[in-house]
Amino acid sequence: MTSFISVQNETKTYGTGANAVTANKDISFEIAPGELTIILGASGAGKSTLLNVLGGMDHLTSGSVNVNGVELGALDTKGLTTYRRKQVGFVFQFYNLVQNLTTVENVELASEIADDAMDGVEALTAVGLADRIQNFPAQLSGGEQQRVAIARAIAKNPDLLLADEPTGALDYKTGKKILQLFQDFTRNSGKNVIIVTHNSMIRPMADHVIEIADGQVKADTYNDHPTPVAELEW
Ligand SMILES: Nc1ncnc2c1ncn2[C@@H]1O[C@H](COP(=O)(O)OP(=O)(O)OP(=O)(O)O)[C@@H](O)[C@H]1O
Repeated sequence: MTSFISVQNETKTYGTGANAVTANKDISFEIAPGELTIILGASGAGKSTLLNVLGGMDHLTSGSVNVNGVELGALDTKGLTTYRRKQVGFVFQFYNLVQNLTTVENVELASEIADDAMDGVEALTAVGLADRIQNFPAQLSGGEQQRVAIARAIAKNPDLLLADEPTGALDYKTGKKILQLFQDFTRNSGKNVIIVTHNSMIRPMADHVIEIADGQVKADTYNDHPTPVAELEW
């Protein structure tokens, strides 16, 4: 099968000369269409760097990163912005919502710039927040704010959903519900989700687990029978 993402010898170096830090060194892997992928690694391993490169938030230094036929290394800053807007949804650890906009306005802010966007209310309904569309982020719990962030990401109807430690600021039960949303999204849409985490306990939920250590791929494995999040305990 053709890969959805193909990464070949991707290297990312920040800074130059004596201050240079190589956060990703010669990283290679393939991701199939419709996969739920977990990128696992300790703090400082280079996970966020890799996610930022995959999401077009940062330029790679060398190698090749191809996402759905788009060669990211060939794009200039403007090209990366277009790629990011049209193809990628992002969910971050600390939600990154606009505080003076309501939840539905936060979602519509993202969907306005996408071609094939979902309605804001529909996206919020999909994450269980139909009754909170007129609330402001500060009026919601952390888990609810993360749901808004997920609604914002899926409303763009992205080919690729990227999540960087999405449960890092949440308690166990709330975190589990958030992970359930990601698993449901991949299963229902057939689209790709990549979750970056240091929590190895959630690895059974993924189709594919890529372990990063010291900027390099340490292991690349598949779960033949991924565990439904509801059955997962950690
Ligand atoms: N903008 C930057 N400039 C210089 N060095 C950076 C920059 N961003 C990251 N680094 C360095 O690159 C390395 C990898 O960082 P990265 O954030 O990718 O790791 P991580 O695995 O996501 O860690 P964490 O889980 O703590 O966020 C670290 O040594 C970090 O200090």
